[in-house]
Amino acid sequence: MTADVLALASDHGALELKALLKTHAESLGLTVVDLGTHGTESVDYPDVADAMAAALKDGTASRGVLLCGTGIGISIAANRHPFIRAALVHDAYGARLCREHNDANVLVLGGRTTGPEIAKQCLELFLSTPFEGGRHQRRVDKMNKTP
Ligand SMILES: O=C[C@H](O)[C@H](O)[C@H](O)COP(=O)(O)O
Repeated sequence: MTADVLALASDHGALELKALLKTHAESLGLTVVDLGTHGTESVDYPDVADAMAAALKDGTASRGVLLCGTGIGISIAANRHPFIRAALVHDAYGARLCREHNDANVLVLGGRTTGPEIAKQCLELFLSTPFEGGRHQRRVDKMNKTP
């Protein structure tokens, strides 16, 4: 596992926001792996989520940011992988709580729904907020069991 590598991936609906967050993450001192997509051609968000899952599973990155138009489809797809806790976030409160309570390892934002300043704030909180553990660990443990 590489401790401080952040993977970013988006479909065509969030290219600009991905580029902005890449620059911002690098300005915060993180090493960033951009898993694509790299052009404006339409791509399918389940494929993007699978690329993120592979990067987390093989240790290329320890945390991730996923983006699509709304963030909805890509979070549904990402959460099909049992080791991913992907949190679709729209504000600072969610970005903080997804770490404190849910130990989210993937932040999800919508390129068509979230503006650049809020997105940068969400990224900073996602990166800097620790998991609280305690009662929240019990709940995360329950999610880690196959139903
Ligand atoms: O939840 C899905 C995402 O928002 C996709 O980015 C969106 O469905 C893509 O739509 P379109 O193919 O019309 O650009």
